[in-house]
Amino acid sequence: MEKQPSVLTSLLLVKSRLFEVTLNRTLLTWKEVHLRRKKVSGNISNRLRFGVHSVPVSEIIAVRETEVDKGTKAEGKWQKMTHITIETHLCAFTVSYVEKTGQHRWRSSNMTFFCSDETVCQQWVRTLKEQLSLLTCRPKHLLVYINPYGGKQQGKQIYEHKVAQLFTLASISTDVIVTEHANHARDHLKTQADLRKYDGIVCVGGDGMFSEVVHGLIARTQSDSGVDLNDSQAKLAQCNLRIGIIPAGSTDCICYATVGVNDPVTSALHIIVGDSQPMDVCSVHHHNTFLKYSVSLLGYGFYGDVLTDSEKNRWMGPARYDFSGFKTFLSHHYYEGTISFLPATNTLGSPRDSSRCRSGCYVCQHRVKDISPIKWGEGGDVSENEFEGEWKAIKGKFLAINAASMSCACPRSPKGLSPAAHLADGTTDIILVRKCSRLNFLRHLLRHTSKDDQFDLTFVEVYRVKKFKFTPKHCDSELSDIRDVRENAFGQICRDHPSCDCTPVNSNWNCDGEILEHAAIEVGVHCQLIKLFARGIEENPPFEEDVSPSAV
Ligand SMILES: CCCCCCCCCCCCC/C=C/[C@@H](O)[C@H](COP(=O)(O)O)NC(=O)CCCCC
Ligand SMILES: Nc1ncnc2c1ncn2[C@@H]1O[C@H](COP(=O)(O)OP(=O)(O)O)[C@@H](O)[C@H]1O
Ligand SMILES: [Ca+2]
Repeated sequence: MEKQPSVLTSLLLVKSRLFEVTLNRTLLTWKEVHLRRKKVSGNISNRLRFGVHSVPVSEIIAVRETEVDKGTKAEGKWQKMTHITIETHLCAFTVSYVEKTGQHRWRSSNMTFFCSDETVCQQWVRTLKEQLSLLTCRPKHLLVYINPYGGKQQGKQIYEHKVAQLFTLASISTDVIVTEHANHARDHLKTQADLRKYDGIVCVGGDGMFSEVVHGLIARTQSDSGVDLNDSQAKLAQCNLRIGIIPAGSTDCICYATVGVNDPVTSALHIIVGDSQPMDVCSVHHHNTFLKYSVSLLGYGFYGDVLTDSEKNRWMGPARYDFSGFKTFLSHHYYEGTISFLPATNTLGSPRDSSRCRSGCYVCQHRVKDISPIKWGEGGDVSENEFEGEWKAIKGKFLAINAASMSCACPRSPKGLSPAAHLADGTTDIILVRKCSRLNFLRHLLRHTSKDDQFDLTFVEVYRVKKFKFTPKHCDSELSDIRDVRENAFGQICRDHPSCDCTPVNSNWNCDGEILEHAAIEVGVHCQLIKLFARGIEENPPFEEDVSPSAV
């Protein structure tokens, strides 16, 4: 391979040790140099190299000149090492950069380089700043929404103590809004925010807060483009502003599945370096009325019931999901209905693949370019659509119907509900868990937390689809209030349930942590509708090469 031309090379001191520091178009490298005892020449061949450390320019956060106290240890060291006995006044500059500390976690590190020549020092600072200014993907102005109420109610503190100073270091200016009520961020984005001022939006909170921001941004983009949200067949206009998530919620699945960890500092650094990750969005309609968008999980049955129950126990914080999960597991309700779907035929992946959606994913880059206008197949057996392929319909009794548009990996389930799902391939994975024994359902749930294949069970089916529709056995139209209608052991509708041993006929859809008003829904995937400040999960995050100077 051709050697890249170097932009700058100097011998500089780092922590009283001599380093050869090189900057080319893409990398800043510093290599420790041990001078031979009888050293005279500055020729590189006369030096022994030890610690080597490289940082991509794209992962440098900032550079600044640093004050050096006269008569520092470094000055004496410089004279000793370079055998220069004339009076030297060291000057220095500090580079702040991203350090990858393992398990997808990033930290901000500083390295201060000392040199004896002020002009050289200034040249380094100028050149590094010039290089950084060429990185046009980096945001300069951000609009930040903080949910003080999500997760353990630490959103404000997390932003102030862990994120704000990093944005300042990277010269990012912010307008910060601490939300005062649910949907504050959504409505502000929809109608008020002057989006021309910003290079991105940041939400501090959980999946629900992210969902608010997504709804506000999509609604605003569609209204600016004259697209009718209620038209389930409409092709939606792409949102250009990227969204950053500072995780401060209860599940943080979207952050975890796009970054690999739910860590506020890591997410702040992904925003600073200007990462970009496209993401699919499902639109959810009920008979041509828009309900919601979903980017992670649409879950009916188990996950819908967990969410409905957990809302009563919000005071428990994230633990409410464990409590309600246990209760819902014990209740073991199944629900009847028909799921019809349009299988994804000309895409590259399958939900049973052993490969995963990772940074720079090949499958997402080679996704089918567009989705044609949504045409809804009949809810009956099988119907033919000459343009899009064949709709399929499955009628049955289900403990859970999940549509995962991404893996839905989160700390509770590190590989997620559909480990091979893709962030940006224009499809969603439907997972059907048919009525089975409690023990079998437990086996399925436990596989979310282990390495075993959660689909390799006779009562579990998985399909990769572009569109789907769910019709509950008891349609919303025939029931005045679906939340209050139950069925007795003989399959008869019962409205007097407190006195009998009956079960609810319908569940609720859990749509990224929000409860939908209707059980009958039509869903279409909009490929790469939004972009996040993320890069997808890195396969083998590079670790420090050799020994880092800080460790020497
Ligand atoms: C017996 C062991 C069972 C373990 C099963 C664990 C499976 C967990 C998978 C969770 C997938 C979560 C998908 C994402 C859902 C979120 O959108 C939603 C809202 O999040 P937030 O706004 O941050 O509160 N979270 C949930 O619905 C929680 C589901 C938890 C179920 C136990
Ligand atoms: N200031 C606020 N007061 C009450 N609710 C809010 C506020 N700001 C946002 N919300 C709502 O809080 C809900 C949960 O937020 P989220 O950040 O996802 O936390 P969690 O992960 O704990 O559910 C969301 O539905 C969001 O609309
Ligand atoms: Ca997808």
